Amino acid sequence: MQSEQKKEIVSVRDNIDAIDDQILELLKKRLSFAKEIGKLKDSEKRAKWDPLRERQIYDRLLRDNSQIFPEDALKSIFHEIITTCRLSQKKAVVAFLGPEATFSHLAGVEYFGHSADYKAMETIDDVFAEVEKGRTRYGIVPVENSIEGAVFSTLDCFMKYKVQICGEAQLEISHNLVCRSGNIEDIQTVASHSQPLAQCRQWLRKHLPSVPTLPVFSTGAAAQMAANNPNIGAIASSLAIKTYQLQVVVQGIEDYRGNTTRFLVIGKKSPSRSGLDRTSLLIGLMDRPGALNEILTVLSDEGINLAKIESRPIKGKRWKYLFFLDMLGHIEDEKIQRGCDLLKSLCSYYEWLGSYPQAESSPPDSPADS
Ligand SMILES: O=C(O)C(=O)C[C@]1(C(=O)O)C=C[C@@H](O)C=C1
Repeated sequence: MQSEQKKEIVSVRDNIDAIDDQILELLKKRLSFAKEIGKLKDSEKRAKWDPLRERQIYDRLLRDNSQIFPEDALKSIFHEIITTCRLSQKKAVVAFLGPEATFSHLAGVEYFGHSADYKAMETIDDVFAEVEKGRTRYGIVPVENSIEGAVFSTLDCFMKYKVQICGEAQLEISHNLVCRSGNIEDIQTVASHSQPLAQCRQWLRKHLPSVPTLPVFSTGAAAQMAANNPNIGAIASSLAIKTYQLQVVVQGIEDYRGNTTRFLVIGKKSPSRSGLDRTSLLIGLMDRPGALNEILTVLSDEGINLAKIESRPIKGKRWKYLFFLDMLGHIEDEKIQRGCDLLKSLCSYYEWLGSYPQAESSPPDSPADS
């Protein structure tokens, strides 16, 4: 009986092998077609990245799948295939806040897949400078967290460097307390980036009330410190555990579940319209009563959905601010174009930071112990 079953498994595995061979042959064919399109686009001087076409591919596949193959898996398989095909047309290097295994690195790999090259930078400023100078094609930077709000150093860099936003990615963040031994008793200091320290504030107060915290440049840097010093604990990503050979002390120490960070992909040129896009502006208000109201009225009159507004002080100009505005739609959409033209005439400063495909949204945050 057992050997009958064994035979059956062998024959079903033969079927799987035959399918895998077909998938591989088809992947090779797909790659060569993508390269052919790349050459055609070169001759027409067209951008390689076509977000609208990519979205149409996902929509069609998800529709035809009729929920038989798990949807998230299907999306990530095709994401890896499409990014690999796209990168075969033009290679991309992506700068991120390093060292290796930071959440920015993780977000970069999720966005660009495994075929891109990644370059670790020391600070967010360095990521912007690298892209502005054209030394790397893209950069990925955290811009806001669903619990802690804006990442000010990123917003301030938009005021300093000439780059465009090319995309956004959302990463659900789960924090791990890690150290060399895996024993909480060995931890005399907890190091991490200031944002994760803030996102785990209540947990740290409850479980390690007398242990000081040490803010450092990145979660990767904290993990590196923990790897070098047995008395340092780090709050870091699951990728950092593997990269720096650390032990998990406690998993999931964030104060809120669903804790999500939004990242922006920066480059030199925003992509064309995907049909589901976001447009970001940086504006300064005229010094007159009702200036902000005028802006909001334009958006409301044009039926533009304002997704986010955030102000930042202008360095060296006391009590003067610039505003970051995110709207739903692409600058190629008539409504957005018209709205932007009107805003330009009403603002003391106006800069289009880019239009780019919207990331999929995730479920809302909830307290960790609910
Ligand atoms: O259809 C194209 O324009 C392609 O270049 C091919 C392809 C793909 O792999 O499907 C790759 C890159 C583009 O962003 C869109 C789609």
